[in-house]
Amino acid sequence: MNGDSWGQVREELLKSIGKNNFAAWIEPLRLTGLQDGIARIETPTRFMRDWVSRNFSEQIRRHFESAGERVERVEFVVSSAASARPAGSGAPQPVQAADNASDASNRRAASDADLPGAPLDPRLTFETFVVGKPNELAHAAARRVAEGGPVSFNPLFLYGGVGLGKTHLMHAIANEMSVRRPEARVLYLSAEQFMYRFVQALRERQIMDFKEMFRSVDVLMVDDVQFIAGKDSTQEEFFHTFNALVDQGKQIVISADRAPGEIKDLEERIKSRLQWGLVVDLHPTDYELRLGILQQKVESHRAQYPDLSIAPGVLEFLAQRITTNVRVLEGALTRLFAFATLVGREITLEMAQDCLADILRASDRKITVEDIQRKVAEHYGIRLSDLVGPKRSRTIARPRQVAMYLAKTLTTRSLPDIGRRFGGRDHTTILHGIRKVEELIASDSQLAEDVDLLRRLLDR
Ligand SMILES: Nc1ncnc2c1ncn2[C@@H]1O[C@H](COP(=O)(O)OP(=O)(O)OP(=O)(O)O)[C@@H](O)[C@H]1O
Repeated sequence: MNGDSWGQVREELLKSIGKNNFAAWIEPLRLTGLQDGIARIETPTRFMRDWVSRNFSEQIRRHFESAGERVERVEFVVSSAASARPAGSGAPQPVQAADNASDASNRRAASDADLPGAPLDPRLTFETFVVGKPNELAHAAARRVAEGGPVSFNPLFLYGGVGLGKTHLMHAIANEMSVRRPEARVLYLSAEQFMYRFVQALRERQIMDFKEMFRSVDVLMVDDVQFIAGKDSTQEEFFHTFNALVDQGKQIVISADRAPGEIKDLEERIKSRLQWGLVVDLHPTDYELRLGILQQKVESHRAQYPDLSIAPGVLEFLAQRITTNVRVLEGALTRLFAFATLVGREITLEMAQDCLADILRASDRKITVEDIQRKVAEHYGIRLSDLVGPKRSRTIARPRQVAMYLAKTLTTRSLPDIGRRFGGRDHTTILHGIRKVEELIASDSQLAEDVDLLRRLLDR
């Protein structure tokens, strides 16, 4: 089996379908065999198998061929580790790939034609950026820079973990500027592209043109600057470009995955230059921000999926459970939209759990049923022994149902398993309790608030 060709196939797919679709569909796949003209690929769920084989099979085959492998057929099998439950019901209908691929190259926004920057994605604007506590400072600083005026933070240095919105904010600045100051020469590119241009200029003996071009911009934005660490001549050139622009009072915006001082193999003088201006970080998202992002994404996809209907509690569930990064969250939603078009009816919590089983497993947060019971009992002022005991009075039965609901939505325990932890109740009793709470969340705002509060308390 040739791992390299699979690596190449993945790279090509990443380029052609964009980071988000890649994370949603390709990242979870595993190549398990490449023999006799057949590529065998494992998918984590049945739903994924159906979707990927319908939408990506031919592309995968072609990329294998380009990578020098003879592949006549791509076979998809569900990983044996995956749950045996069928994903949703009803015969899958042929569907179009949900195209919210960030194939930015097709969406080139107005940017100076003679500048060798990366294309801007017009969807990445301030309007589509959801602001919450973890990113409010970065957002405010980015806005200030985009509004222009006296260059007050130079450079603006944005840093944070994977998929927390650095690239989004940079595109937003560039998009906003192209509206406010259409005459300004804004150059956005990744540090990798900077290096590539530089090496090319050296090779073609056009280094003067290179310098001139980079020094002629009004705003320079370099994404993922950590990439130039350890690349000596590129660092050197970057340093000179940086100084020349700052001297001319031109704005610079830089992003990286960590703070300047923490980038290994970056020259000291560059580290210190990068800290001249304003250094702000994007913190990991919190529950509110994740929920806000999900709600915004659902709204913005209404036109594309007019019949989309998502049961109350599903988005809250995703916001609670998928805490890794926004890209994974978006990937989950992309898959859910695709799923909705397949099943053609409201997406319930159970369907979401099936369809996203692999993502949920990967970001499993270790809240236990016992933690939930304790918090719920405390919140309602009842005894833990009563919560799991046989009493049926309303003041106890309702909190018990809330605890059942939270146990189902915050852990990966099965219904029989939850039943055992609630004093040996039958799984149908648990299911009934969950359904009841789902109903009440939609009709009883006090109870909805209680559930929300409990979620947050347990999220800590
Ligand atoms: N606050 C937010 N509001 C709306 N969308 C967001 C927000 N934060 C991130 N996203 C979305 O999440 C995805 C990942 O964000 P982005 O590409 O900006 O991450 P990044 O920090 O640059 O990560 P990386 O270092 O992996 O490139 C994008 O599709 C982006 O639009």
